[in-house]
This record gives sequence, structure tokens and C-alpha cells, in this order.
Amino acid sequence: MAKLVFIRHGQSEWNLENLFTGWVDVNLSEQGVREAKEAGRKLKAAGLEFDQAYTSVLKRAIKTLHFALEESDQLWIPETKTWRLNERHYGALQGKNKAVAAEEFGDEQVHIWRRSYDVLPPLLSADDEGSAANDRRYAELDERTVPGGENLKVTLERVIPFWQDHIAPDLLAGKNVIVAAHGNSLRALTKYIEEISDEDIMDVEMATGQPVVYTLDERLNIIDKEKL
Ligand SMILES: O=C(O)[C@@H](CO)OP(=O)(O)O
Repeated sequence: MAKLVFIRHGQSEWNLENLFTGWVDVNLSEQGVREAKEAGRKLKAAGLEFDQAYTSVLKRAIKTLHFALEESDQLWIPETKTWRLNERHYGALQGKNKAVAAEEFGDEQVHIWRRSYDVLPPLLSADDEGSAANDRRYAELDERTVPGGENLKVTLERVIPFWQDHIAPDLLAGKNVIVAAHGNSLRALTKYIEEISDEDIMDVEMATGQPVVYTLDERLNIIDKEKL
């Protein structure tokens, strides 16, 4: 039986400032560093040993993974970074304050942008300075693949191929896997593996720095789920 752990990054500087973040590569806050280290201590106390780690190409998730693995003395394990585990791209909302946006557009509209399954945020154009098209780490992406903004549905559609090609084969081979990622890329994975409806996923939240441990059978059915 394989173990699968999801961990959302610790609090980021922009979580603290209540800004839409998405693909902006912000750092962990001091509290976020503490949360990541605490997560590592919990993994160690639970006796969890990993064979493979996956994370995004954003430093808040990468650093969370490293702090957690360091605290549990497993920094040596193989790790793969992929844009497919990035936070959802928040389009033109990136960098805006969530409370200010709620005053400007109304609470309901902001809630729809944040939690609806298939409503897109206002998009960022490819020639915008902040576009991922100008970022070297996404140079491998076909320009039609570089998002100008994503909803959870689009996020799920780019996360699940990575699950199918990498994470699921590892688990099927009996490996224990840790995935350090983001609120919405993890909501997409959670929706997929727990078969949560488009409606019910609106109420699912991921806490920063809290490991979620799944025990899976040899066909990847969920036997147990525990939050540490
Ligand atoms: O701003 C973001 O990128 C995400 C995660 O912090 O926010 P939300 O919870 O609104 O999806």
C-alpha cells in the first residue's frame, strides 16, 4: 500500500498581504517557513518515508518541500519540478488585493472568481509585462499553452496529465510520494482522486503547511485519509 502526501506551501508573503498570487513567484513568509518545518516534524513523527517528491516551479512550494524534507531527514530523495503543479494562473487579478477587489467588483463576483469550477478570471495578455510568456522557466511551453488566466477546470486539465504520467505510475510501483504544491493545483488533484463534484469542490480548502496523507491500495483506491 503506497502513501501519498499532499502539502500546500506554507504561508507566502502574498498570502499574508491578501494578494491574488497565481504564477507570481513570491517567497514564504516567516510564518510560512515555520509551518513548513513543522510539517516536516509531523512527517517524521508519523514515520513517513518517501521515495519521490514532486513540486512546482514556484519557490514557495519548492522551499516548503525542502524545509519539510530537511526536518524529516529526507532531503536526499529524488525530486521533480514541473509547471503543471503550479498554482492556478490568476490572470489580470495577480497582484491585486482580494479585499480591494471585493469592494470594486462585489463579494459574490470575487468568490466566483476564486472558487467557481469553470469561470475564468480576467485574462492577462501575452504582451503584458507580467505574462509567463516572458519568463525563461516557461520557455519550453508552446505559446498557446502559456495561460493568460485559469479556472480550476483548466488547472485540472493540465495537472492530471502529470498525475497520469508520473505520480500514479510511482504509486502503482509501490513508491511513497510527496507532492508539495498550491491551494488550487492540490484542489484539482484532490477533486480528481476523491471524485468530488464540480459543485462540492467549491467548499474544499487546503490549509497552508498541513500534510494530507492518503493510503492507497494497489489500484489506487483510497483506503485512508488523514490530516497531520
Ligand atoms: O492567490 C492565490 O494564488 C490563491 C492561493 O493563495 O488564492 P485563492 O485562495 O483565492 O485561490
